Amino acid sequence: MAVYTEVADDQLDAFLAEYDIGEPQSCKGIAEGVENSNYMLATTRGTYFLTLYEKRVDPRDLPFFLGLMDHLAARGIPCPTPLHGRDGRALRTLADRPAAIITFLPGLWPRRILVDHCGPVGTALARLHLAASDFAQKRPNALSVAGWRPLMDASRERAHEVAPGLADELRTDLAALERDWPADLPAGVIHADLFQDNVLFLHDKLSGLIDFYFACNDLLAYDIAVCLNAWCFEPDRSFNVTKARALVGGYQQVRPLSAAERAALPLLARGAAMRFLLTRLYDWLHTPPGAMVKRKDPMECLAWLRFHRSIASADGYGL
Ligand SMILES: Nc1ncnc2c1ncn2[C@@H]1O[C@H](COP(=O)(O)OP(=O)(O)O)[C@@H](O)[C@H]1O
Ligand SMILES: N[C@@H](CCOP(=O)(O)O)C(=O)O
Repeated sequence: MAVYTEVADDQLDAFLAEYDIGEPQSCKGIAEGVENSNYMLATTRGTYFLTLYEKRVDPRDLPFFLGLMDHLAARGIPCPTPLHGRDGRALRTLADRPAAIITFLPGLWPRRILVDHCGPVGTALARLHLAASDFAQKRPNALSVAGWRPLMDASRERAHEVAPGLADELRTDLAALERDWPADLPAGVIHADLFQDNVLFLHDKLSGLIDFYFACNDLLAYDIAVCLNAWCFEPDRSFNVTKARALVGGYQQVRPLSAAERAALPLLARGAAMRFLLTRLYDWLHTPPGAMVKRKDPMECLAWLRFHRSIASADGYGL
């Protein structure tokens, strides 16, 4: 359940008075998501998506996220567009939280990933990378390799509660990732969290990319590595090379990878598995009992990590 902040009717009326989108008809909390409070807002003019940004989002990052959505949507990427009030601002305050209204995109995220989803995801990711290449704002990736050790330190003492010996196992991976992480691959704005619940499909066609709240500047191929983890493992945790081929093939139709990016994929994929393992591990150990959030399983990422550890080159992914 992701409605942390309730909005009173008079607060909503005052907020909407700043926009030109008609009168509110309903405002329903959306149960999915973990970070922010989200509402489906229906007005006399249409349906919109209202987000109140909660404590894990740094308000200083919001101009980057909202500006990026504006930038990408203007270049034809199927992502939400922030609505600007009469004063031109997209970001304002509601119920003491930073808040914004964005367009409501049609479609549903796929509950079961099929090979046919993977090609369009790769293509959309490459288009996003190209469309963002002239986005002027910058946001370093706080969850890249330099951020992993502090995250590990915050969970190390209790990591055994999730799996015996977990901290010891991760020590070797972390050292290898810190030692070998590439610095000179093509970089730019990446989505950084393009999991299946952040891609909408309508009638089998990709209709939306959402949730830009981890977007940042980092290696472009790292975004592919995130997707290899998010889209190419089966529920039994085996790697599906057909999905990987479709995903990377879809990407390369728009932006071919350099030899160096291809060679770096196993390490980048291992790093991406580490990144999601560490945030899930932290949440697993630190989410208070009774919190209205569904925690994600860190052990799933450990399976991904172990697999990538065994891969010597992109050939190992069937590429
Ligand atoms: N612009 C949008 N249009 C339609 N549905 C959306 C939009 N943004 C998010 N959603 C829906 O709301 C859910 C939660 O949004 P998300 O941004 O992932 O939340 P959080 O950042 O809190 O994790 C998504 O899984 C999706 O179903
Ligand atoms: N994709 C992350 C969790 C981030 O949640 P989101 O709802 O903001 O996409 C993971 O799988 O750990």
